Amino acid sequence: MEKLFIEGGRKLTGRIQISGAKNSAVALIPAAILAGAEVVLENVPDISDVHIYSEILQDLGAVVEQDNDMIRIDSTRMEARPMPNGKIKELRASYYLMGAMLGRFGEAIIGMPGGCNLGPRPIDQHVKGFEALGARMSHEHGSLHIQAKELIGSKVYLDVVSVGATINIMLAACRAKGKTIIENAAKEPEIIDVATLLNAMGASIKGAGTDVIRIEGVEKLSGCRHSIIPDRIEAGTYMIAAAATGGDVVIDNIIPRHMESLTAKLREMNIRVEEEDDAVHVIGCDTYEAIDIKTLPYPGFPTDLQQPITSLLTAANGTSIVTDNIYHARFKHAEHLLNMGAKIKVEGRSAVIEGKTSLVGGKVMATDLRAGAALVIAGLMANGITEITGVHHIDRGYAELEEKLKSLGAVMWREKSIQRAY
Ligand SMILES: CC(=O)N[C@H]1[C@@H](OP(=O)(O)OP(=O)(O)OC[C@H]2O[C@@H](n3ccc(=O)[nH]c3=O)[C@H](O)[C@@H]2O)O[C@H](CO)[C@@H](O)[C@@H]1O
Ligand SMILES: C=C(OP(=O)(O)O)C(=O)O
Repeated sequence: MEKLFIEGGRKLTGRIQISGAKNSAVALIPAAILAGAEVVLENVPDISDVHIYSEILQDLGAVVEQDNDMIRIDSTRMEARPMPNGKIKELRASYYLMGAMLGRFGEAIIGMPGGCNLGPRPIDQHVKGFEALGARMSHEHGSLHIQAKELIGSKVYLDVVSVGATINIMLAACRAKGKTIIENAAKEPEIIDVATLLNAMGASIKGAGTDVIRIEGVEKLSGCRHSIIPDRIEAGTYMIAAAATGGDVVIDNIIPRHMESLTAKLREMNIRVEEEDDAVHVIGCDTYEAIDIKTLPYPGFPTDLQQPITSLLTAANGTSIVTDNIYHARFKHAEHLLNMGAKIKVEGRSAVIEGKTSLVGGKVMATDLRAGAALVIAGLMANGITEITGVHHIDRGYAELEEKLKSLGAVMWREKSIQRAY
């Protein structure tokens, strides 16, 4: 078990580079197998979700080679083997193998996906999409068996705006016969990234990034090279951390337009955010206004930044309300922030945060990925030393976290603790 220690109270200053997007990478890696040839992905983040996904593809017979931030996936010899629980359960995004295997082999036998425990994470809209394309679903020994004699393009209306379902249907539909139209599709930048890769592989996808996506199925896809978009959630986390410490940080290698909802909220709090071509410059101060936040599908405020910004709001003057409309129970970080001196009340799908409180270091646990990010930010703000367990959650989504924060002046370190067996 590893622990992260942070000695708080340092202003972050300097410049950091953002890595490729986790939530793109974990969709692009399975998308690559549709080629049945070599696909090279660049700007791949060094995170555990990527490592586990690479192992899953290797277990299925693909050759996966990683070289710094580049990954080569040759799926020529891959087979339609069952994918039992185990590694599949370690990731939420393993569910993209449903669409990808269905598109490549017409069949997927797969355990149930895992990922952060944010409350229920249903996949009914994915299933609805596969069935509309002609697939049949059955449950066998704890696995889902999805099978299609032939995938036929169809119209799919999503009852809820879902990133996962939009991508999964896109993956299967690009090998279906005829045209598929996804209505009420999600519009996240990661969806455009997946469509860009698939189109480079020879697919015909139009409208990604809007709420109607049109996919003309093709007989064959082939290899290509693709660079992953920057991680807007990692970037947002560092923007918040910079402000939370009253720091002055340039966050490089990003697409500032992807950050607009966060930038607007930080400015509303009285934080200076200057946009450059592919960077943002965040200049904090010591007086912040309280604000209200409601998470929404893109371009709304991302659910993934709701937890990190809660830590910052403990330093604002007045009471802020954060409402999560995507994952109503995504508030496990709150009780750990309480242990550090925050005043937060969780009411239904909202957290009411009373500022302006001074945080103090304590022993806390990252219960999920972005809860971990919230605690890291709190640790950077706090007086004294914060000890964070559950670090493996943080490692799912933040490449070189300590290196990046230490380069900005943070004092932090990681320790391995030996588990005794009695
Ligand atoms: C729209 C949205 O903000 N999506 C976020 C969501 O994506 P993720 O892909 O996890 O979730 P979806 O976008 O698929 O789901 C959005 C909402 O729809 C519901 N749903 C989803 C699929 C389904 O079949 N049935 C169903 O009811 C979910 O429970 C959730 O309330 O979490 C990711 C990780 O935190 C974020 O990066 C995504 O930006
Ligand atoms: C919750 C997240 O990841 P996952 O959906 O992969 O669990 C996240 O990226 O914030």
